[in-house]
Formats: sequence, C-alpha cells, structure tokens
Amino acid sequence: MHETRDPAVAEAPAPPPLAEVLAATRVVAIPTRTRFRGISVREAAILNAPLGPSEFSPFPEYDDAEAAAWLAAALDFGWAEQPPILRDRIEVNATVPAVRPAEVPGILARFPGCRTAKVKVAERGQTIAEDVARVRAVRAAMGDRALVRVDANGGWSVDEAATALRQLADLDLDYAEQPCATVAELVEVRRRLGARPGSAAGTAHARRAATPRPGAVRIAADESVRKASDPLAVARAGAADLLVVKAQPLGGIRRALGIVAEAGLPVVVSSALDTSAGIAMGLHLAAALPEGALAGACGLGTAALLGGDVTIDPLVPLDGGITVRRPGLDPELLDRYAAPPEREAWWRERITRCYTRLLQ
Ligand SMILES: O=C(O)CCC(=O)C1=CC=C[C@@H](O)[C@@H]1C(=O)O
Ligand SMILES: [Mg+2]
Repeated sequence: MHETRDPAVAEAPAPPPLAEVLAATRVVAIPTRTRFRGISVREAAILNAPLGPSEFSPFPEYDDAEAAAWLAAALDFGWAEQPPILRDRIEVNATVPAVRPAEVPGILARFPGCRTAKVKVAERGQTIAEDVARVRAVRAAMGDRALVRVDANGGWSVDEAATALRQLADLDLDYAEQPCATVAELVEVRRRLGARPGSAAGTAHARRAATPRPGAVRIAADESVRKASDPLAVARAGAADLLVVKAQPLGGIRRALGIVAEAGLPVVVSSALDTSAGIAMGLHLAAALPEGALAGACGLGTAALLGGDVTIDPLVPLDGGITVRRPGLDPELLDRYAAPPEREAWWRERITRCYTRLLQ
C-alpha cells in the first residue's frame, strides 16, 4: 500500500476496493467547543470498516499528495490487523488552544486528572506577551509539579523562539514543540537554548538526545516529521530531542512504528483533532510502541475540545488518561453531525482522488 523501504510497512495489505470504502463512509461536521488552529467546525470522513471504525480527516487545505497518507492510515486501521498493544491505558496531556488567560481554567477542566498540559503559542495575530501570559496562567492553574509544554506550530522565527522561551525559562517547560518551521531553524534554536533531560530522562533514547544545561528547553519536532518528505531528516540532523508522531499523517500505525524505530528518539503520540474514531488509532499506536519509547503524556485528549462525537463512548480523558479501546459508531450521532450534502460530496471526491494515488 505504501512505497517505502520500511519492512513493517511492506507487510501492509492491498487496500480494499474503492466502492467498498465509499459505501462505508459517512462525513461529519462537528463544532469545536473553542476555536482551535483556526477551526470552529471539524469535518471528518468516518469509515464503518470491517475491523472497526476508522477515520480520514486531513484538514481541508491539505493537498492530495499529503492527504493520501491519511487515507492509507484510515484504510489500514479499518481493514488490516494491527500490531499488538503492549499497554491498555495511555496518559494524556491537556491541550490548551491559543485562548486568553481567563479562559485557561475552563479549558483545563475538560481534561480531568491531567498532570501535563500542552499550550498553543505563536498563533497568527498574537504577541509573545500573550503567549507568555497564557503559559503562565496554565502553570498557575496546574501548580509547580505539572509538566507544561508549548507548541508553536513553526510560527516563531529563531529570534522570537529564543525570546519567548527565555521569558518562560523559570517555568521549566517540558519541551517546546516545533518552535520554528525548518529543520535548520530547529538546529539553531537547540544550539542557542540547549537541551535538558525532561520527563523522558533515563531512557536510552533520551540520554543520547539530551544535553543538560540549566534553563534550557528540549525541542520536539512535529511538522518536521509529519509534513516532511523525509520524516527522519529532523532526527538525523540532531534538530530535536523528541518527536511528535501522529498515526493519520504518517500513513498509519505500522508506518509510524517504523519511523519511531529508525529515528531512535523518544516520542509523544498526538492527535490530529480527530473524532474518537481517529483517536482510537492514535491510542493503538501509543499502546504498540516499544517499552521506553514514550516521552510522557500523549496529545490524545483532544476529543474533549469537540462539541460532539461519533460514539456514545467518547475517548476523552478520565483520571489523566484514556483506556485503549475502539468504541462503536452511533448511527444517531452520525445523523446528527452529518455534513451538508456539498461537503459530503467534496469528501467523497477527495477520497476517490487519494485512493487513486495510493494505487500508483
Ligand atoms: O498534541 C496535542 O495536545 C493535541 C493535538 C494538536 O496539538 C494538534 C492537532 C491537530 C493539528 C495540529 O495543529 C496540532 C499540533 O500541532 O500538534
Ligand atoms: Mg504540534
């Protein structure tokens, strides 16, 4: 199904017939509870597949070349046996969108028991002062023992990253995710701010990756993995202390496991703001990672940011974690959140185009 030299991927079976995929597809449009990465309605194609629900939900602006990997993941999870899981519960982080400080407690309340938070920063149109105020509000609400991370989605220049992260140095951040866009910039940020062992300290991976230095912060790569033509380039360049991996953009659980094995860095599994059908894929990936590969709580609690879901057993955090499972789809919820006909048609055409690419 995928063109790659990864042996784990080579075992992936051929995709099911397109007609079968389309017959299994329902498109939903679910409102978010808070604006997240500019989104207030999350659209997703939900697949009622033979091995369980699956999801295809690349963001609408992604082109077909990028979206095809998401389809490979959705088909693999729905139609192929998956690698065995090694744990049945995954600790998750609270995900805090780029909100005002006063909104932080309300957001954190949706993530009961979470002792780690990831805070969005560098949102277009906002200032470093606003970022710093938001991150401080999170630290104040969660207390000194919580782990606090930031995610800039590549939105800072090297100078902005250095300025912002120095202003946050006293908060002892767990890591900064994709502070800048390019691998070269990440290398430069790491050179300036250094790295220190964080929650993954003690793993063989982390000992190799981290250079202790007081006040320094670890760098995590996200877009440099999931949007890169070579997802391993960032690890080879020594540009990150850990990787954020997502099942859909990386072409599925098997392929993501192959990338993690080759990268040799600790990882955090994160969502793509999926419904619970896609979160189940992320949970399975996190649960299948080898011992010692996980660098702490995963970003898989994001169904709590949605105003609805496709199952009556949503995969939302409880006591700071989620039990690994694959809840069934609820027909009434699929009807309630059904996308308008023109959006349904758009997604079906997109699936058809991406499917054609997978066969090439
Ligand atoms: O990692 C998390 O806590 C939640 C997931 C998350 O942050 C994201 C989900 C979907 C799209 C991305 O812009 C974003 C991310 O950059 O990690
Ligand atoms: Mg990210």
